[in-house]
Amino acid sequence: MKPPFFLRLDLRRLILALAMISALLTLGNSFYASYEVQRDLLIANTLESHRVYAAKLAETTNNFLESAEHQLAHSATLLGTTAGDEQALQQEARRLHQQARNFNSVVVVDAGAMVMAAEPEALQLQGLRLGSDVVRQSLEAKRPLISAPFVSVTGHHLISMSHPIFTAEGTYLGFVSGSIYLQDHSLLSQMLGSHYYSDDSYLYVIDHQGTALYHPDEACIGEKIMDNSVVDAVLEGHSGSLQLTDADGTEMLAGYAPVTKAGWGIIAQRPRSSALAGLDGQILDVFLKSLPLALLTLVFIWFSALLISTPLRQLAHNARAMDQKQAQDNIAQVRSWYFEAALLKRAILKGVGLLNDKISRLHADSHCDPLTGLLNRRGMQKVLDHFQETEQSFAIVALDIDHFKQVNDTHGHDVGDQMIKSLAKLMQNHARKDDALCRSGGEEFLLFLPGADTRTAREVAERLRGQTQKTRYPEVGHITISLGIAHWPGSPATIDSTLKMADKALYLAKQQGRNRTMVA
Ligand SMILES: Nc1nc2c(ncn2[C@@H]2O[C@H](COP(=O)(O)OP(=O)(O)OP(=O)(O)O)[C@@H](O)[C@H]2O)c(=O)[nH]1
Repeated sequence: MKPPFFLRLDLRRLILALAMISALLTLGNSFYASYEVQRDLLIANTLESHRVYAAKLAETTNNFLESAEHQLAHSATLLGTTAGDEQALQQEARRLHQQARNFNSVVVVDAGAMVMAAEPEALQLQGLRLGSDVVRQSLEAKRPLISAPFVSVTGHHLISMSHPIFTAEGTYLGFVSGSIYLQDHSLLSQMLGSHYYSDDSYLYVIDHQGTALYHPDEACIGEKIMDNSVVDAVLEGHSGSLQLTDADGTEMLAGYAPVTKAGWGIIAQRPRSSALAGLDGQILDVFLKSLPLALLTLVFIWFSALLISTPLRQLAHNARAMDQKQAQDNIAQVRSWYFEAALLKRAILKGVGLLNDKISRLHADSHCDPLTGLLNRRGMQKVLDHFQETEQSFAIVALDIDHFKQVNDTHGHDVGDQMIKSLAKLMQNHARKDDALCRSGGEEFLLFLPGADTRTAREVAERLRGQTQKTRYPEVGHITISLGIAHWPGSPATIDSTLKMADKALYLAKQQGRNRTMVA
């Protein structure tokens, strides 16, 4: 079964398919490479910006803690000089609380864990003896401390910073401490919470044990963050950036930096999927922008394929019909504009030329008598058909060598052949251009004289007869011929009958003594 038209493989489709596949592969590859480069760039940019942001915030937090510590140290020095003066203690606590609003509350605790002064007073802590771990640690340490996060009696997540109070003589009196809320209402939480990204980026802060001090999800504050490579890295004191999968299985791009003052770590991060969200749109944009040129390229490829394949297709098409008359002209008209097509065209033209020569020769051979080169019976029939079709009138002269048998018998068949050839030559010399000469049998000939009447035919016949009689043939000497004449159209009407009439006239000439011309 023949394949459907659109599936047939021809040169144009092959070139088209090849070029289209190459073009599409190149285009696809460009898109893929561009996607990869853009993605890597986005990831690298996100990682770097988050690293810078974490480092900046770690520095700011350090400065904040340092400043808070200085304030506490200054207060502790003042409080060391006012031991026992409850009013002075309360005043200093108020001043410290209101000075820079770094602390949500301030307490002054004596060496026995008794609250000597507290601000705001509404907390009503004055006179209470505190027993929490944080208080115990501060009393035992007798040095500046930043606590781990804890939940206060008022239910707030907070950290506290404390500084020991000594007299001028170096007697330990207790400590002054400021608390900082982690969830809200504190300078620290404001500082950490108001970050500049408007996308899905967020940050969280962990203490030296990996417990969240600050987190946008408040439920996480105070919780330990486990199985997290960024937390491990920042707690080792490193800063930098990395890609990680968090405990929820979300891929993250994170920047991190340690807060050296407190042993904390700040981590700024963004989900990878959110960072790459715009990428598909960008690639689509690239695709749409490159579409017009791509379409133009495809049209150009299609046109080129057509241009390249057309000469070959035309040559192949015409070569299939080489035996047809106009094939040579058609092939000659093919515009073979490139080398191989031109070469092929020349070769085909040469082939067609040779074929035509051969056909002409075969054609001529099949219509000619090999001995004399005159028409044979088949050639004669063609001439007569033509006369019939064109209604061309003509005269027939039938001619036969007299006593030819004797020539053969006396001098041999070859001499007889030579004589036949010589007579044919003589006939050709006497014939006009349009006359048709035919060897109709052994030593019998027919002359067709188009447009000639009986009288003219008779003159021609007589001239031939006279010339033959005059001619001396080698070995044989002189010979004579007898001739019969008929005319078409005449009576009878058909050409066949007219031929018979000419034969009959020839027969009469033989009967009446030969070497003569008889008209039917
Ligand atoms: N050499 C030669 N002889 C041929 C050829 N074709 C026919 N012949 C001979 O021509 C002779 C014709 O003889 P006939 O038809 O009997 O007549 P004729 O001897 O010519 O006598 P008339 O025609 O009656 O004058 C025969 O002997 C044939 O063998 C040929 O091609 N070559």
